[in-house]
Amino acid sequence: MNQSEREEAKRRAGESAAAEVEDGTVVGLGSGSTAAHAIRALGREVDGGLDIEGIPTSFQAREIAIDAGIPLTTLDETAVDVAIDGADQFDGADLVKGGGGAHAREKIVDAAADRLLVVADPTKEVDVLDYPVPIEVLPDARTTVADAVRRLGGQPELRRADRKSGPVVSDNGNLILDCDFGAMPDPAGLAADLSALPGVVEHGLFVDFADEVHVGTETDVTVFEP
Ligand SMILES: O=C[C@H](O)[C@H](O)[C@H](O)COP(=O)(O)O
Repeated sequence: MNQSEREEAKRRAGESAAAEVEDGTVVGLGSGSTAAHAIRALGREVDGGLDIEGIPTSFQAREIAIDAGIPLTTLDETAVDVAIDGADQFDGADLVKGGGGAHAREKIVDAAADRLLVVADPTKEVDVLDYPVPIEVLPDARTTVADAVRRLGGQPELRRADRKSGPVVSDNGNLILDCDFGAMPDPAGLAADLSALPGVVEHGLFVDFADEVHVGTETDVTVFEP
């Protein structure tokens, strides 16, 4: 799948999930390039009269939603009916997220939603998850968490910025360790171990999160419930 075919697949996946959003609902707005297609599609529906409110999961999602004309709200004001979000990898209902560093807020919103619709291109689907797990850490905990990740069999790497000297700083002011565990046959066990580490704000393993997965191709979309 080349780059333009992949982009087309993402667009189809995003638009397919957006088409499921019903009038009068509150929608969690995911982050990343695939979720962005869903947000823009929802914006077009709002232009056409769809009455929804969105809860963005990142600075990026908020910017796109404002540009698309979607009215915004917060978790302090209302519950979430459905969230639409991308993934870096999925094996069915389990996801690895956080390639864009947005997984902490994504997990809060996605977990709060009645239903999570995952949108992805086919390159993200695997039998066993093996994508490096992003872990957002409080800055003071980056060394102790990295040591603990090594003890758990992972290789941590501090995420560095492209156009700034030093590390990527998350939307929440924290650092991100990309942790390569190789194949992860027991994502639930690893997720519990990572969540227990002092200083971990959130990790990118979303175990049993997806209610529905929309996988786009260059020509079509497959929708399944894991
Ligand atoms: O932090 C980023 C999010 O978890 C994204 O949803 C994930 O990285 C997938 O992004 P994309 O659709 O751009 O591949």
